[in-house]
Amino acid sequence: MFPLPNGVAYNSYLINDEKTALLDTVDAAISAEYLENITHALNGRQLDYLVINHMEPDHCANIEEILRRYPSVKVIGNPKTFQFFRQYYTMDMSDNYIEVKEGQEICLGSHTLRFYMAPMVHWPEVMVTYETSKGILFSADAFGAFGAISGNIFADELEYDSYFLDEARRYYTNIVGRYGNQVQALFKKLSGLEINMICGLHGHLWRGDMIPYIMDKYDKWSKYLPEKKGVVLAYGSMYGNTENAVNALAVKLAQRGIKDIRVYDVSKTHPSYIISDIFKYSHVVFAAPTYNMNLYFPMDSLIRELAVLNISNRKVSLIGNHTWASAALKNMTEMISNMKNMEIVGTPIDIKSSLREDREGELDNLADAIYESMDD
Ligand SMILES: Cc1cc2nc3c(=O)[nH]c(=O)nc-3n(C[C@H](O)[C@H](O)[C@H](O)COP(=O)(O)O)c2cc1C
Repeated sequence: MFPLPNGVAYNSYLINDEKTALLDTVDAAISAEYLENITHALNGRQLDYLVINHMEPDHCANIEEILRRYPSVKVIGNPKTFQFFRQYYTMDMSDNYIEVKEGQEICLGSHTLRFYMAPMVHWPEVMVTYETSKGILFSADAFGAFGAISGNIFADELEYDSYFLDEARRYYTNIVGRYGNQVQALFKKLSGLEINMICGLHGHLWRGDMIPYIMDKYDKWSKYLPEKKGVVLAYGSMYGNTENAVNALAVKLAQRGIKDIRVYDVSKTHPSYIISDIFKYSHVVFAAPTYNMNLYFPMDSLIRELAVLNISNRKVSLIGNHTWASAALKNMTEMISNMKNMEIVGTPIDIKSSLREDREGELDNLADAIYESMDD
């Protein structure tokens, strides 16, 4: 689904108390190592509980094998968890189920697990588990990130901001992005809890100062508010004329003193990266040609996906291109106007094949309008 140049981590947690509890499992790609790790960590003990916070296959591929190895294990989930289990897998584990409700607790000895439902963060069956003695939140896919873990497991042990944050944002915006309201609802539900550590199912673990750090990012992302001022210019181009106009505009923006300008060719860069940067920055320019009386399809697809992810509150400028009958600009304008609180900045430009010198003033005007709107 997504390019993973830095890999991805699948996290699963074992609590070794009077009772033993495993929280979620991992993807089929790493079953062998995972099962070896479980055997090692249990050191001959039985597994008493398996908590399924999230029934997505990348966390559930080993449930059946865990049941074969530990047939008396009690599997904790909610009615939807077990419904999805039956949809994906064939083993009958009805004798192992413990169905939990909101706020229900299970005591392991010195640790107690409390369950909170987190529907649509980002699947319907999702719940999170709060360990009450230490204040640890097992947050399912919330607070996850792309990027494998290289030794350090805590986000405070590395340069998170400069290296990992982009991949955390790309993960959130593309996977959870649509469900900002549900993320906010979960935050509200958990607001009274003392949370000392957050353990998600992908990427680094959060503790100390890194908890307010990532909560602040999540708050912005889930409210669809930009983190920074800056302009993403996303273009499609077959012969390079739209590309030329976008490059000229990028230089004009830089000449006006705008910082953080990001130019993307929608046919070359995977949309997940462009989407992530559009969530990050305040402004976006979409530029694309007309293609068989439609919007050039890679751009059409990008804007549709952004709409599905509920992107809102951005300042948008538009450039179309056509040779005999224009459709791209009209389609982009319609799509953007159907999104929430998207302000069109400057006068859209519809290039006729290539931007002639006598129309350069329009590009200057657009650059001025974008520059002026940066202060709003
Ligand atoms: C397959 C194809 C379909 C096209 N369809 C249209 C069209 O329906 N209407 C139009 O005005 N131009 C159409 N064009 C022309 C492009 O929109 C035009 O060449 C534009 O200037 C390309 O911009 P670019 O140089 O950035 O690729 C089409 C071009 C191609 C290759």
